[in-house]
Amino acid sequence: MGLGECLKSQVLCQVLISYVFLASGLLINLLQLCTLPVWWLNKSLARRINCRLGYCISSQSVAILDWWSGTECTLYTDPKMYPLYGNENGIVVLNHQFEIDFMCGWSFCDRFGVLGSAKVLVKKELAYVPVIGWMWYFLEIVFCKRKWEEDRITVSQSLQKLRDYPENFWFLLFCEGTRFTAKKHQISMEVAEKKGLPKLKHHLLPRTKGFWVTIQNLRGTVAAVYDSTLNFRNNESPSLSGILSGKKYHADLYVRRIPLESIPEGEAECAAWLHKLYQEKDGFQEQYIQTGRYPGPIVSAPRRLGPLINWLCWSALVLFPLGAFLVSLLSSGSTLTILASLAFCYGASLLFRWMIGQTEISRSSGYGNKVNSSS
Ligand SMILES: CC/C=C\C/C=C\C/C=C\C/C=C\C/C=C\C/C=C\CCC(=O)SCCNC(=O)CCNC(=O)[C@H](O)C(C)(C)COP(=O)(O)OP(=O)(O)OC[C@H]1O[C@@H](n2cnc3c(N)ncnc32)[C@H](O)[C@@H]1OP(=O)(O)O
Ligand SMILES: CCCCCCCCCCCCCCCCCC(=O)OC[C@@H](O)COP(=O)(O)O
Repeated sequence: MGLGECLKSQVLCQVLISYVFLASGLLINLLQLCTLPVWWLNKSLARRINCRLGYCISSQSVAILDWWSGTECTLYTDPKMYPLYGNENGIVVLNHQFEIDFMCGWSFCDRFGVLGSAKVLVKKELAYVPVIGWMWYFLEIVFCKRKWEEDRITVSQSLQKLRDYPENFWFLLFCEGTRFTAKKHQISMEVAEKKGLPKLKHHLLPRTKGFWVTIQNLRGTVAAVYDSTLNFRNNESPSLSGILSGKKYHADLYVRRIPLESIPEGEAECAAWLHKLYQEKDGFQEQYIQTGRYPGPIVSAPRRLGPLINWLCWSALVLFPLGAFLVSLLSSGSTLTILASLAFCYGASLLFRWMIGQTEISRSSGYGNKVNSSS
């Protein structure tokens, strides 16, 4: 192990990274709250400001992935489509089986200049996660309860609001609705069998309603669906804890651009189209496992310096007061203040640990564990 790797694996480094993320994130959440009056005066300006503030948070996770852990993200796609990425609105359909897939997604958003405005259909539970969940509220992220009777109205309403969004955005949909586990796979293949659909080897059966409602509401606003398949080399199962301790992974993403006009309008036809798409995705996944490659050529989409600079600036901003506080704490010699500070640090580390837990598949929800869909 080299000096760099040894340093990155030290607990102190991870404590400092967590501190920077939490302290700067909460400060940015507060700034987002301050933009509320701007919404009434100039909605477009408020949205643009929130895109920048959101970037300040999500790009920290990109910095950790791209620059701290040095994880490489390779893009396979049609080079003729490349100039369109980031210059139009897109719906991204992604497989959902890795703990850090959201970080890789954000990294690609950054590479194409749409990180601040990135959107996702996300489970409501994540709205309560400090920093990221609270940031999402101001970015007009679409939340769902994974209960169609309730979601059909709220999801449509939230999607309608995106129709006049002032910046290009990508809207991410994990149509499988939950992360892949062997048990969820087995149950969903029983559902596939009952529906007379071909079995999938590497995906859960997609939930079609969210996709249909998204297409229906964003038609005319979004130009294309970006069918995306993510995998990691050497059969690795990457984790956020691994990234934080500086472990390098290699992600491969295959993207096909499908014009929105080619997707059928009716609900049943749209659902059938999505099932067919997942059968194709299963084929790409199988090819990747067999050959270590996807069908398309590799195009260069290098990591950018922006996230690193942003991260260093926020680190300087919040580490300096921490240093000053520690010096004054030690020189005060007050046992009570020292104990109170230690208790506060312990609480903050528990909070960060809980946040990391949200990304762990072993703590995944029970959604999809039985045929009738309840979280
Ligand atoms: C160039 C580069 C390109 C790309 C770069 C890549 C990415 C970058 C892009 C953007 C990044 C942005 C942000 C990333 C940041 C963070 C994201 C982090 C993670 C959060 C993600 C989540 O929270 S995932 C969970 C929430 N999302 C979803 O659930 C979406 C999918 N779900 C749906 O669409 C659902 O339909 C629903 C949620 C709208 C409603 O849920 P409900 O459960 O009520 O679903 P259904 O009504 O569909 O379910 C009933 C039907 O399903 C059948 N059924 C029953 N049991 C099962 C089963 N076990 N498996 C499968 N199917 C089942 C049942 O028979 C019903 O069938 P019908 O025929 O009646 O439909
Ligand atoms: C500078 C330091 C940066 C470190 C980055 C730290 C981020 C730590 C906090 C992460 C908080 C959670 C944010 C989003 C997590 C996305 C998790 C996810 O993928 O959700 C799963 C759902 O899709 C489906 O849920 P399940 O039904 O599988 O259950």
